[in-house]
Amino acid sequence: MSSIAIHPAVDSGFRATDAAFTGGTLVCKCTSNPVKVRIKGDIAHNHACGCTKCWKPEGAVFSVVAVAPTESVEVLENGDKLAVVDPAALIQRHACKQCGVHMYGPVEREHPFQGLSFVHPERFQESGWAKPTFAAFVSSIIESGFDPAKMDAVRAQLKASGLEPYDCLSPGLMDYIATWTAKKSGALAA
Ligand SMILES: N[C@@H](CCC(=O)N[C@@H](CSCO)C(=O)NCC(=O)O)C(=O)O
Ligand SMILES: [Zn+2]
Ligand SMILES: [Zn+2]
Repeated sequence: MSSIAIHPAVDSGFRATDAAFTGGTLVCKCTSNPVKVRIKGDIAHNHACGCTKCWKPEGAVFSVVAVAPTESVEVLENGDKLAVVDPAALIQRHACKQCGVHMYGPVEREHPFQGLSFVHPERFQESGWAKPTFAAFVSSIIESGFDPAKMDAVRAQLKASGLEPYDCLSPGLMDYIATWTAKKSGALAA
């Protein structure tokens, strides 16, 4: 039983991941003139994120967010409704000014994630996208006002949903970032 509203896609159980999923169209919440963004190819590293910056649907404590190569992202319709939420942030989250949904967030500056865009797969009009596999920035939900006394319950519920909770990204992604940094500094051979 779910007592905490983690995220609708998590709490309702995941739709089966379709190995043949080859991308689709993200659509914002606007009932007229919605922003449409095409993603060519499947997403990767899908995860629940508790940080304050990722877009969450109404009532959800976590976002569900994944990456796709920026070169696979194409704004199809109503791109004039998009604005960057925080131009100083690493992730340039392009949100619909009318409904608030973040449609895509490219990483453009020099960084291990450069060339990737963060997207919210629940906005795909198609099903079959790769399901979330871990929960990131779990402690950060407190920054949005979540009761710190309920953190044990949140972590237990995430685990029960098959999402290992981490307070940054997953070990695999943190190792990837650290390897990139070590190669850049020369601590590891490039
Ligand atoms: N405690 C902060 C954490 C914000 C944060 O670092 N978020 C991560 C994960 S976003 C998707 O996984 C990040 O990489 N952010 C970069 C950016 O937002 O540009 C908080 O909760 O705000
Ligand atoms: Zn919208
Ligand atoms: Zn986040």
